[in-house]
Amino acid sequence: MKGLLRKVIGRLTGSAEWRLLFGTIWAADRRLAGAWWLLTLVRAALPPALAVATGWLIGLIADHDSAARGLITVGALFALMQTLGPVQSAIAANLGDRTAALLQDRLLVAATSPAGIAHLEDPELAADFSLARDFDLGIASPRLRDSLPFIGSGLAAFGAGIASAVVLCGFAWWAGILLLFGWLSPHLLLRESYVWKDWRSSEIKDHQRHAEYAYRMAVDAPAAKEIRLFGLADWITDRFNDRRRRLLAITLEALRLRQRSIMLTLLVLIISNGVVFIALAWQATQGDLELSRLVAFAGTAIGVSSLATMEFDWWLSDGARPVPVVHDLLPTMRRVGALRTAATAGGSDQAQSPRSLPSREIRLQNVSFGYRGGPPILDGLDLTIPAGGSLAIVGQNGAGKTTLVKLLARLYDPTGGRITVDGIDLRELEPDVWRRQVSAAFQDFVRYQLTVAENVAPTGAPKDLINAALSAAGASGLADQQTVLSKQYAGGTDLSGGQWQRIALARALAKVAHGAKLIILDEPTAQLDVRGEAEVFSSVLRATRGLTTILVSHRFSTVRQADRICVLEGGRAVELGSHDELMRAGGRYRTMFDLQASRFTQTP
Ligand SMILES: Nc1ncnc2c1ncn2[C@@H]1O[C@H](COP(=O)(O)OP(=O)(O)OP(=O)(O)O)[C@@H](O)[C@H]1O
Repeated sequence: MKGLLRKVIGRLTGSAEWRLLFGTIWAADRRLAGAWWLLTLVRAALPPALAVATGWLIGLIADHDSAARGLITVGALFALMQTLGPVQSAIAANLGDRTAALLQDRLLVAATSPAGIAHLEDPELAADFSLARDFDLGIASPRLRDSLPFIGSGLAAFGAGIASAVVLCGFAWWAGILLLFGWLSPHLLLRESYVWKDWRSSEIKDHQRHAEYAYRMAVDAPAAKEIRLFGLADWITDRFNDRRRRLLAITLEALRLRQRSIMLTLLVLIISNGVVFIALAWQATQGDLELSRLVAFAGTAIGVSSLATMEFDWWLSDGARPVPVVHDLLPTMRRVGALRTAATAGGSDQAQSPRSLPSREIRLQNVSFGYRGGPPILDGLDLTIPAGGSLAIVGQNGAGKTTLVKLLARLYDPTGGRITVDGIDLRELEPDVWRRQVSAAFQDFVRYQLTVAENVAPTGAPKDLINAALSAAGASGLADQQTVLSKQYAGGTDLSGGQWQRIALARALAKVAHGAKLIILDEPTAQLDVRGEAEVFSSVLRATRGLTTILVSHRFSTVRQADRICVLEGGRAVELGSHDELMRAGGRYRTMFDLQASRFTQTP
């Protein structure tokens, strides 16, 4: 019995509804949550109080007493009932906004706090994440600013039903209890038609995610060109509608009113109410119940019916949905995105020292890596990168070059082998300590809708430093430092692909000026014109002289400028040497180089 009770309490306190009402809204704003609950309780007490006061007023009139006191009391209670509702709704909407902001804030923490990025590339978590993001948009369920006012009114009505049943016990204890259970029965018997249990199933998440993706493609600017050119407007609208229709169909089927449940509910209500009202009428006709008490008890007997506000179940269960999704995402994302840090790896003090790294070398020893237990992308890779020089990594599409970059930036840890920097295992370095030493221009760099200056140094830097970085990247004349790089802002401008790439390079160089010692350039000149490519890469090499530079590129005119070149194939370094050495060796590098060079020398 104790075990069962503990289980019931555990399920209740672990439910989304409980966590919303007794946890999240309090964490969002204690004062507003307190006021909201207080008003809920007062509103719950008003209907039975009005029934009793009405009985009292009628008693006064029947006894030919002055009805003034009774009228004032009834009027005051009625006025309170009319005014407290809107007041509570206003508070609830405000509280709903704050609660949504708190959940969004937690979502941001869940996304940004893990040191790695595996949690953002995990398909399972992506589905939950898109479900969680949707809530505040009101796509998957009502926004909290809409649902909390209804939840407040529903709770007040529910409380009023219980209070009325308690007052009715003054007539007969069994009458209060009978009507209490009678009017609670719809919550049990019709629950399946109001509360959707399977909203977190993988099928729902899948439809939801596809609908959201189609919606974003249709309304966001990046896909606009292709949608028009390839005539995808109908295709994308159909995809969105199809997924939404299927979601709707599943919801309607899940929440269909069942005939048997309705009949059963009606039967319970007719019997319980019939018995109580017949008993009231019987006692009144026998003269055992004076008029004032008859009116009060009849009023409260009717009042118990407010227990059956079924919309309340719907609003509460739907409104509370974001709470467990967001809260469950926090620990899961933290776990999936975590990297072993010095504390767990038992790292030395030396590992945390802010001295410049690397000063001797970066060494990859038998490094293996696969995404989420999938096939190995890197497989027993051995590579030594001497500090202070440049290394280019070449290889076919999908060879694992960007994956190697991710491991070097410690966005993932190897699944086998180790990477050391000056003899220290990268896993023993705090990710932040290592990342302060690393700068990068990624293949899929970010185009911040911010000013030029903020694009180069998002957290701020002296104007001269920004100018120097822009100049080294050949981006000086693109726009004024304070111009916003987006057409969606007044006075803003947009850039071409190559111009954006120069801005991303400038960002990487600005971090170098801030003290980074390793610079990783993943396809840094892929979008530059031929003259720009030669100029920019020479200029970047000048700006990073003495630092360790790792370059990933398919352009051999850029690659050949590196001190050493590594050919990646089958997850390993199959060739390593300078351009001249590799050309002499006549292996993979030479084949690739010659193939690219021949395209420029061949006459048609
Ligand atoms: N986040 C990820 N999750 C699962 N697999 C991934 C992920 N990122 C890359 N891969 C897979 O890893 C392999 C190597 O990808 P990677 O981007 O490292 O290749 P690459 O050599 O940089 O290719 P490219 O020259 O086309 O840029 C590919 O087969 C790719 O599908």
